[in-house]
Amino acid sequence: MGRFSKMHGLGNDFVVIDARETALDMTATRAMAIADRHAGIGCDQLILIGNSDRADVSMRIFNSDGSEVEACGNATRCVPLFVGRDVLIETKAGLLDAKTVDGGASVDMGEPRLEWDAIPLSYAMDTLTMPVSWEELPAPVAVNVGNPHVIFFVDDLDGVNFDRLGPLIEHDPLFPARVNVNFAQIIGENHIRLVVWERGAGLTRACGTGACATAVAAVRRKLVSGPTTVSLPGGDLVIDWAPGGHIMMTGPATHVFDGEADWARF
Ligand SMILES: N[C@H](CCC[C@H](N)C(=O)O)C(=O)O
Repeated sequence: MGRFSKMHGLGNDFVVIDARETALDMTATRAMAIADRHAGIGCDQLILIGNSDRADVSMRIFNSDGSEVEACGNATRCVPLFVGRDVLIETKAGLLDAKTVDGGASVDMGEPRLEWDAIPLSYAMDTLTMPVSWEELPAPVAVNVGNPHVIFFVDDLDGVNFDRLGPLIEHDPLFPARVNVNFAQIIGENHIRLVVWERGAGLTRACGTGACATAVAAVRRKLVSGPTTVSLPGGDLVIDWAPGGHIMMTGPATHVFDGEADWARF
């Protein structure tokens, strides 16, 4: 039997497993089975906390479709709560510094990458105003914050068909590693409303890296300046980034319950 914690960041939910003591052979198939909300435990992402010789802990991230990915902002905020202290975390996207704040955490998410081949895109283009469109959506922005994001700024989020456009764009060959699809509306000074169709997980209640990428895109487009509140369906994050600097993400982290499971059954 193995222990796990059920946690979430603004409703983006996780099964978190402490793999520092028990070596667990995680495969895409096993991750999908654990994440399954009907035949498994159920989560948007499966998180493995392991040992690291470069940081306090390592973190591996698996989407509910089984794909292993580089970054997950909401899960990163849960790590200090899970470990019980501020931590330096080694991820596929680099070393992330996560510090506990009241009710959650503040994380240095590093510098965004803005060049077409760092997103990545299949061919060279301007990433600030991409010369591409999907149906009625306006020209987007592309940003990599450890994982790939495309951001559409629209006048009315309520008029967007996320379930149709999300997967269409996620799987477009322009994005060789697929992409997280962000639909954003400026709703006030330094205030963005955001809905995210996540790569490998679909619509989620919140996406931390999506909020980071969208705030970076909004600063680059001069739509906001300074610390920005990003309101997702599950709640608010505050993202602070200026060109040439690191992205600081601050927001809630929640521990729901602990459980036990026989991992051999998955
Ligand atoms: N779906 C993302 C990983 C989870 C990101 C999201 N849950 C967050 O809080 O950043 C990807 O495939 O890159």
